[in-house]
Amino acid sequence: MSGQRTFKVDLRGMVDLLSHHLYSSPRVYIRELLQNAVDAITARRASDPAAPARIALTTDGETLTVVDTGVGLTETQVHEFLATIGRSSKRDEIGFARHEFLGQFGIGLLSAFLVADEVRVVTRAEGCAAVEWVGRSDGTYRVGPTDRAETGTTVTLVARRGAEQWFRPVTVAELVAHYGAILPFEVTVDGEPATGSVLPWRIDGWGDAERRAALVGYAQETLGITPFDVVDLDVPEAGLTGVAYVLPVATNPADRGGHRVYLKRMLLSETAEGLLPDWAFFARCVVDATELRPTASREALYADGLLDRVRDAIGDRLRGWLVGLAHSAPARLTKFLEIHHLGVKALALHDDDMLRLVDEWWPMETNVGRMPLADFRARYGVIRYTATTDDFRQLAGVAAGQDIAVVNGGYTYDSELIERLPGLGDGVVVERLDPTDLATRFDSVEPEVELSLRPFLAAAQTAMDRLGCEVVLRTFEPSSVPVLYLVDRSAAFRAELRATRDQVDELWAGVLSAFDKPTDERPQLVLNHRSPLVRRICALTDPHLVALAVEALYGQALLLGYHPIRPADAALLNRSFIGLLEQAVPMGDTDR
Ligand SMILES: Nc1ncnc2c1ncn2[C@@H]1O[C@H](COP(=O)(O)OP(=O)(O)OP(=O)(O)O)[C@@H](O)[C@H]1O
Repeated sequence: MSGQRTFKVDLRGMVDLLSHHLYSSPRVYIRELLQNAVDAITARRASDPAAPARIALTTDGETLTVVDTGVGLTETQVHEFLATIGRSSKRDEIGFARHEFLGQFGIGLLSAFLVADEVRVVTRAEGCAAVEWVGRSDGTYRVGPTDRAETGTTVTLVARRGAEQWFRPVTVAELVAHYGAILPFEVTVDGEPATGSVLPWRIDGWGDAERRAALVGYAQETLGITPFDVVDLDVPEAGLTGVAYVLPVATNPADRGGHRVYLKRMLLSETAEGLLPDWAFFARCVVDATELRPTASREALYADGLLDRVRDAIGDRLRGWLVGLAHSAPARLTKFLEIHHLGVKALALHDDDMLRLVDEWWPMETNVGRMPLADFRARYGVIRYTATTDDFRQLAGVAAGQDIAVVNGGYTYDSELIERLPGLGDGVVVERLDPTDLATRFDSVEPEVELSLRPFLAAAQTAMDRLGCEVVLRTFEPSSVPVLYLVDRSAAFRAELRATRDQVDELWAGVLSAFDKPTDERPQLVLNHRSPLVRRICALTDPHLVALAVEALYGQALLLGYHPIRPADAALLNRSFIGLLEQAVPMGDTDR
């Protein structure tokens, strides 16, 4: 048995599909009804520009009627469009959505079945008889003659049990205002006007200050923010106009706040994605577009080539805004970076443009003052940097004394960004500095001086042995720094390892020991023989005094280098401090 057959559609199945999988909430039924009324008026006005353009919704909490002054439908059209799922009068002969209409899929009316079991449509096309169509959610419908004086359509729904909340007058008024506040036709809910709002960037004849105040006011109302700046948007290809608001507070670049998007003046979404490139996380847009397409649920933008081009165009606009700030208001750009630097830096890890922005504009901490890396390079050539803030603190003063400029790469993302700079291909050279690298820039003391100080050094080493630290004597600038405590990374790692091993059980202790290769890379206490204080200390002969002085220097070096103070260090600091006090304060009569 062969032959042409027609698909049957199980309407219940379709309604279930729509309600649970396409639309996020039954509330969209209002949007779909409103949209059909708007389209019908648009169609009528195309041939009769003077035709009335009114949409009136009324509700008593159980029944909702939507009356429009649109084109209406003939009986043949009722069968073709209302009673055929997926058939729409809003496509051209080839099946493309006609761009003057909001609808295009021929499924919107089905959303009425999310809240009602029966949809009644009374409609009359110009010069034709009125027709009544009653469709039911079980998939049946009937058509018959009826009365209607004017051209237009009336849609009536009675709330299904359990769906009454969507028919409450306040809810209906809210939903109509939400979706339709800026529609170009008069819409009323129970006699009250629901439209009439304007998009502030569309108003002509305002002075700059007045316009900006209106745009800022609009951001406060709709997004709840007072923007850092407002950037006008205009993408003719997509019939898109609007504004991008630069956020006044830091945001997480991964957190897509989304944009407020209108399509042909009907609200699509307050959280639409895809309108901006990832790097432009610092802006939220409000736009209206005539050519961008919605997805079938009409809750998101359809990802097509046009959306890609819009994204590029808005990206270019925001890039231009950033570049413009750099040239005309660098202080504003710095302020912008103060707010959004973490996000900008996070993106700069992957985006060369953002990296250049950071390079040129973000003032980094250095031991010669805060400055952008580009300036630093221009002055000092190589970018020497430390990987951590602790390293930087240890090094900053001493490096400056030796005319080495160092950048603190310890803040979030900074050292990764510095390491990425040579990849930009501008001949940038970077070099990571370790505190121990400095030791190679220290000079040894004269051999005869070293020889004469052997007893002192031996006494000093004895005092430091129990702290696992090696004492060395060098000369370096600046002479105002008497002592440095230098830990290289592997030594620091092993110290941590040992501390952990002492706290865990035997099995883990064994595992950890495998990493602890014995080498003599103990931290160093470097005494600066160029410091007058150290020279005087070197002249001490009493081993007790030597120990006290060296311990005090050790404590000071720990504090200056922001090293962690272990309990043993704290005890030693205490002891040396009291010991030195005792030396400093002469014994009084009471002690005798
Ligand atoms: N108020 C109305 N006045 C005149 N015609 C209407 C009205 N409501 C619906 N129609 C007709 O019924 C058809 C189907 O409507 P439906 O809302 O299901 O789909 P659509 O609006 O064409 O597309 P979409 O699924 O994108 O909303 C429309 O194409 C239109 O021809």
